[in-house]
Amino acid sequence: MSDSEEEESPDRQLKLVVLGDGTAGKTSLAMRFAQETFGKQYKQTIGLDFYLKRIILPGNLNVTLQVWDVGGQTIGGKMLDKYIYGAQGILLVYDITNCQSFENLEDWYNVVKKVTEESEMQPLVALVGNKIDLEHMRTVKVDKHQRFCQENNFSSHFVSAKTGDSVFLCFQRIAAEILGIKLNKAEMEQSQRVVKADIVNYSQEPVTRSVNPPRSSMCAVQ
Ligand SMILES: Nc1nc2c(ncn2[C@@H]2O[C@H](COP(=O)(O)OP(=O)(O)OP(=O)(O)O)[C@@H](O)[C@H]2O)c(=O)[nH]1
Repeated sequence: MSDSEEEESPDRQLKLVVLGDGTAGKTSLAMRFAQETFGKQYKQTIGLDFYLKRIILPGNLNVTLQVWDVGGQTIGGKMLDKYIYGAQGILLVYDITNCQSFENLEDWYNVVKKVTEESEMQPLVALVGNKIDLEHMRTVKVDKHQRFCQENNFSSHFVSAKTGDSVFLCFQRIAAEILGIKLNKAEMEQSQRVVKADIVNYSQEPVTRSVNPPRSSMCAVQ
């Protein structure tokens, strides 16, 4: 076999478009995935931003993901159809603590359907509930999320762009699904970022009442 025959096959490229309301966390999700960073400060995306990240799927398949981070304000705008056009994957992102951001995905999805109804290749659509680090503030029930997925044949994901929880796994699963590659349990577990838990130990001894007693012991999950 000649050297040229042994060369790696060129990367597969996938266009993934991230849609959803402003502040749902689309930019944070894309940045966490592509750059492993997170900024607490909100900076509205005007129009569109791009991120590129190369991942390796089972079978040594190199895949470059082009992540199109679309500003939440583009809904109803002229450019949105063009951004969506040609996408192999659509991420519909909402904030699990914000019902409206979930309800409004219906509108985002209608635009996707309108743009893709004529095309031969239908994109894979993933429903992504973001901000699971704020589980205690959840207002969108998991049932509702699952029902929306089942009704529309979406792939289902819960992530936290803040902690990174399940972010890589989300993109990896989407890419694998688009390319028809099955990930086994071990591969999925490996890409699920370990979430560190800091156990804060309060004294086990009987607490004598103080002026400001601690209200509860705490297990903080970062
Ligand atoms: N607690 C928490 N906050 C998050 C998370 N993801 C994003 N945020 C915060 O939510 C706010 C909005 O995040 P962005 O990523 O800018 O939201 P966006 O969807 O890109 O917003 P637009 O640019 O307006 O479309 C920022 O203050 C982020 O720090 C998350 O997983 N957990």
